[in-house]
Amino acid sequence: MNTATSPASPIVIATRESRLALWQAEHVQARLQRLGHAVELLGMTTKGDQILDRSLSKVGGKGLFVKELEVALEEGRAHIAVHSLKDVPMELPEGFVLACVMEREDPRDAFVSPHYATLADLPRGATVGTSSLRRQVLLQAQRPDLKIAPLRGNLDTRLRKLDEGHYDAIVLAAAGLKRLGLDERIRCAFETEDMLPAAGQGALGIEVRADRTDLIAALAPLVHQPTWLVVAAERAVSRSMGGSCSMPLAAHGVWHGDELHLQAAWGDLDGQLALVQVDDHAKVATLAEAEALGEAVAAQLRASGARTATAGHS
Ligand SMILES: NCc1[nH]cc(CCC(=O)O)c1CC(=O)O
Repeated sequence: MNTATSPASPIVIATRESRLALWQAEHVQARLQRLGHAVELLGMTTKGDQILDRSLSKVGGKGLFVKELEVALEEGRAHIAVHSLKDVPMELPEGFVLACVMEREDPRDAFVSPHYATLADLPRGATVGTSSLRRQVLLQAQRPDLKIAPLRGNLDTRLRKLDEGHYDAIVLAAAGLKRLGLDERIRCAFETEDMLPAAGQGALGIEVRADRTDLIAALAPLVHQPTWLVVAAERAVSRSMGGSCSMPLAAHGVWHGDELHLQAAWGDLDGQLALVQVDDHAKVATLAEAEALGEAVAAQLRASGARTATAGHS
């Protein structure tokens, strides 16, 4: 017996309380309200929000941002969780599904600096802030002279640390900055060939309990199928590589007509920098075809020397 979509019993969105998470939850709230649903937000702090002093890759990874939200869904205190897809583990826990992938915002990385307009303008040995191993390896491939320094915290915190002078530049997802109206902080967006984005970057996903078919139906109008197919392919690369954020891995797809072109990059930061880049394309119309393309690209990465998470890093 489901009453979640009746006005008496609103759809409750579980959300982290960072400005970006709230923007994203409110965005979904507004879309659902326009469809006639009553929608409320339930804010909560996750482990990932609490741990700000260590690199995420050292404290257990992306799942840290979503677990508390899943507990709220499990207990019925909330009904849906809105996620930056980039932060969602490749395998959802038993009993949860991705009900919806929405239209993608700009998937690129952004170069943010008070003094320099582009990466090329940075003086030799300049300090760039990022805690993403993917960004680190792609930055060092272009500019081995740069010093990469850890940078954690929500978007406002990261921008503040830049403004306080701890870094010459930082690299952030363009999507987050644009959503918060911080476009003017973007000095330039990296070409995807130079800084291949992370799987799912810029896309929002909505998670529900698998048994809530009523909610899955309610969310169907928010689905953007071309985005869903692209991110399914990108996420299949990560899954096939044993994807965790302790691995410097990029995967990015674009449509050329009904063909999906998928690029992936894998880097090794142990010892000498190694960077492997591959691409493939296929006609894709279903999630299964998208995932098959992702798996083919992952196989090419491995054939070119990339190591999977289990076989590789100590
Ligand atoms: N890792 C945190 C995170 N998760 C999603 C975004 C940006 C928005 C998005 O990719 O949808 C960010 C910030 C960043 O990487 O700069």
